[in-house]
Formats: sequence, C-alpha cells, structure tokens
Amino acid sequence: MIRVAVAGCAGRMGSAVVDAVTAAEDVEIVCGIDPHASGKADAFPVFATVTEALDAVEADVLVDFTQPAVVAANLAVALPRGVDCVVGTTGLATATLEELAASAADGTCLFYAPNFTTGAVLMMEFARAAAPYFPEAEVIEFHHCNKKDAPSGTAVRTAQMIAEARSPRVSAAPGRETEMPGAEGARGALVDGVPVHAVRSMGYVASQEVIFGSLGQTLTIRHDSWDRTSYMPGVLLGIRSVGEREGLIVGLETFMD
Ligand SMILES: NC(=O)C1=CN([C@@H]2O[C@H](COP(=O)(O)OP(=O)(O)OC[C@H]3O[C@@H](n4cnc5c(N)ncnc54)[C@H](OP(=O)(O)O)[C@@H]3O)[C@@H](O)[C@H]2O)C=CC1
Ligand SMILES: O=C(O)C1=N[C@H](C(=O)O)C[C@H](O)C1
Repeated sequence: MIRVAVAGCAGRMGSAVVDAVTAAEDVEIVCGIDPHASGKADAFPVFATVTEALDAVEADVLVDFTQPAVVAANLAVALPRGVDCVVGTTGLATATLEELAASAADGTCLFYAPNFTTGAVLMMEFARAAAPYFPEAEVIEFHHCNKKDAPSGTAVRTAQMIAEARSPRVSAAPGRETEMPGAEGARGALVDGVPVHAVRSMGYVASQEVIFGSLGQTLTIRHDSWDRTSYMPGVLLGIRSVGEREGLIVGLETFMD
C-alpha cells in the first residue's frame, strides 16, 4: 500500500483525489491537510498544516492541490523528510521548483504536472509538433471563476513548449503597440513571446485552445476538461510512479507510455 497525504483535501481537486485514492486498491489515504477542515470527523485525520500532519502520521507521498501562495511552504516541509511529492498546484516558477527539489532528502522525488489529463498532455505535445511550421501562435485558456492564478499553469507550459520548438523567425502579428488606450492587455500577456489570453467564467472547468497561423491557414488544437475526474488517472499514475524516481520531474508525459 502506498500511504498518501492530501494537502488541500477539502478543495475541489483535493476532494476528488481523496475519492480516487479511496477507490484504488494499492493506495490509501493516511491523512488530509486543510486549514479550515482540520479536526472534522472523517475516515482519516485532517490536520491544519503539513508539519502537524507529518509529525503525526507516516506518509510515502504528499499530494498537493492547494494554492499558489502556500504550495512552496508545504513542499519545503515534506521533501527534506523524504516524502515524495505529487504536485498539481500551479503558479510555481521553475527556479522555485528547482530550489525545492535541491532541498529534498536523497532518493526523494518532486513531481509537478501543470495538467494531469492525458488530453492536455497530448494538446501540448501536438502544439510542440506544430510550432516549427507556423510563424504565429496564441493560447486562449478558459477556466471557472474561482481560479486563483492567471494565466493557467497549462497555458504557461504550452507557451514554453511552443517557444522552445518554434523557429527563431519573429512573429508578424501585431502586439502591445496596437492596444488602444484604456484597453491595455487586449493582445494578451506575453509568455516566452507567445500571447496568452485568460477567460474566467461560471460554466467552465478547464479548457484551452492553441491557435497557429500561417499564410492562408490556421490550425486550432483544443482540449476540454468537463469534470475533475479527468485528472484522476494522471494523479494516480504520479502517486504510483514517484517511489521509483528522484529529483525534479515536470510533466505527466514522463510517466506515460
Ligand atoms: N495540475 C492539474 O492538473 C490541476 C491543477 N489545479 C490546481 O490545483 C490548485 C487547487 O485547485 P482547486 O482544488 O480548484 O482549489 P480549491 O481552492 O478548491 O482548493 C484548495 C484547498 O487548499 C486549501 N488550503 C489552503 N491553504 C492550505 C495549506 N497551507 N495547506 C493545505 N491546504 C490548504 C484551501 O482551503 P481554504 O479554501 O479554506 O483556504 C482549499 O480547501 C490550483 O493551483 C489549481 O490551479 C487544478 C486542477 C487540475
Ligand atoms: O485551476 C484549475 O482548475 C486548473 N488548473 C491547472 C492549470 O492552471 O493549468 C490545470 C487545469 O487547467 C485546471
């Protein structure tokens, strides 16, 4: 049995992780961590902080779906203790992930996936494949209105992958210089040179379009998560895989066949 602690266990993603881990036969929840849910009667103990949790309970893996402002502090407690971390919380800079991984005990893995759905991983891989052939590329991401970070972690990773793969030719699409006074941001935020547009609305879980353009043609790659169960096979794959790995790993594709 892989013993799992879930940080953010009362949240939208954390509660879905609790359900998925509970339903799986080879993994078990040993505790949850959530500041406003701690002490509530449950099938497992819930603590207010990761420190309290790991002082009280033996865990092999910490799964973190919390908030951009708190995730680094949670990982800074777990990694030096040798607890492998499976992280879905977005908003962490690559440099911060590298620093946290360097603080880990020997043999410990920090696994971060900006998106745990197979479909989004493929969308990013298709975008990487298309990037060399299209001079223009823009990302539009659509999320529920409770999301705390913009742009999304998936959009940032997509833009990075496009930037790495595209030819050095400069885009001919107009940028900030065309934005009208009072409408700054109309051309999106530039992430590694790729314009990213963030839509927030009731009705969405998570969707993204990557639009490529060249002479007389566009190519649109779109992915939709309609339900948070879409992330759970990827989260379970991460939990089952980190025990065999060490150091920083970014992206679910590392563990996909
Ligand atoms: N990688 C992926 O595939 C996905 C990533 N995400 C990311 O996961 C994160 C969580 O999203 P979501 O579930 O929607 O957010 P929620 O706000 O629904 O859940 C976050 C939970 O974490 C709790 N929390 C706050 N501080 C701490 C702490 N220090 N320790 C433990 N728990 C804490 C919150 O409590 P309280 O509200 O009381 O403060 C809340 O219950 C976001 O960064 C989101 O972008 C989301 C979906 C998929
Ligand atoms: O907050 C969310 O909901 C999601 N966050 C991740 C991100 O920022 O990319 C993954 C997915 O888009 C859902």
